[in-house]
Amino acid sequence: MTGPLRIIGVPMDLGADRRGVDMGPSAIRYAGLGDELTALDYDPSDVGDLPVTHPEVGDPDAVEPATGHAKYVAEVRDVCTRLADEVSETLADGAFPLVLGGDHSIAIGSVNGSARDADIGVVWFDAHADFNTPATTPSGNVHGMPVAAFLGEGEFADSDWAPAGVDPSNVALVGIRSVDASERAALADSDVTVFTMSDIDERGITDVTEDALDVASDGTDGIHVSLDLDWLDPNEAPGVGTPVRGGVTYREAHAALERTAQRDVRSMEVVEVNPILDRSNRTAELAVELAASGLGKRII
Ligand SMILES: NC(=[NH2+])NCCC[C@H](N)C(=O)O
Ligand SMILES: [Mn+2]
Ligand SMILES: [Mn+2]
Repeated sequence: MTGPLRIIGVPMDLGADRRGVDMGPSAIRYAGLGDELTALDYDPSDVGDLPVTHPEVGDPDAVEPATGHAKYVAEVRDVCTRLADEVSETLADGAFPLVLGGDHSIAIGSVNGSARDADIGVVWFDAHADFNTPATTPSGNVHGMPVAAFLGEGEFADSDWAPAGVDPSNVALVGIRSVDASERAALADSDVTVFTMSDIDERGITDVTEDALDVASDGTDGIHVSLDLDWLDPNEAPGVGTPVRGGVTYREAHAALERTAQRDVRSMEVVEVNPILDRSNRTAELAVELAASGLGKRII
């Protein structure tokens, strides 16, 4: 890769229960993202943060708390529509879009933008499947729904949230260890490929990652990489709102992203860094390191 790269911040926390993840983009920037990318021979420019409404600021009636069982879904939709435009313009300008979250609901925007003029695959590094819909969600939080949304599952079927350029058979979830009963059933009915933590235990991170990358590459024009920091073990990444024990290690995460960088990666996002829950910005620093590995950084 290398070349022009655009950093797009999305200070979104309306999709998550734990406020504070809106500060993720700042924390990742302070952790030295720009310098790291420059050292890798990218030419990064930072477009700043997309505006996101907060219930505490201005007119509370301007923010719709919930539609049915999905909290703040109207606001999430608005932000994701603007993010999709930003990502697709970045690609059209010949630059690489690197999106900083924010909670994982923003992936609906990144994927829609990346898939606007191309067929893409998606590799989803996460503890969670994020495959709920407004009807099945146990929490009402839209960050538990983005994969279902961009694949047009359930109530998302009639929405414009599912771009034609993403086929479920090109979507691979990696490192999954927290799946709701409703998600388990829906995944079994779908063509999404799931690699759980058990697969990583048995086969090792390199083989599993290669398989996931094959799934996402097969017949597509490129891969969107979505990295939820709760993919890692909470000992390594404490600054996340929905930690789950038994995640990948520091070295497994780097190994996976180093493999990823050898493929045709078209767009990337790092999400769910919550500085309020973090310890001295450690999770944001990890996000920078892993983004660098995913963008081609090597030990030697
Ligand atoms: N992106 C995330 N951290 N998602 C967590 C989702 C947790 C749970 N499955 C839910 O739907 O509420
Ligand atoms: Mn997630
Ligand atoms: Mn997660």
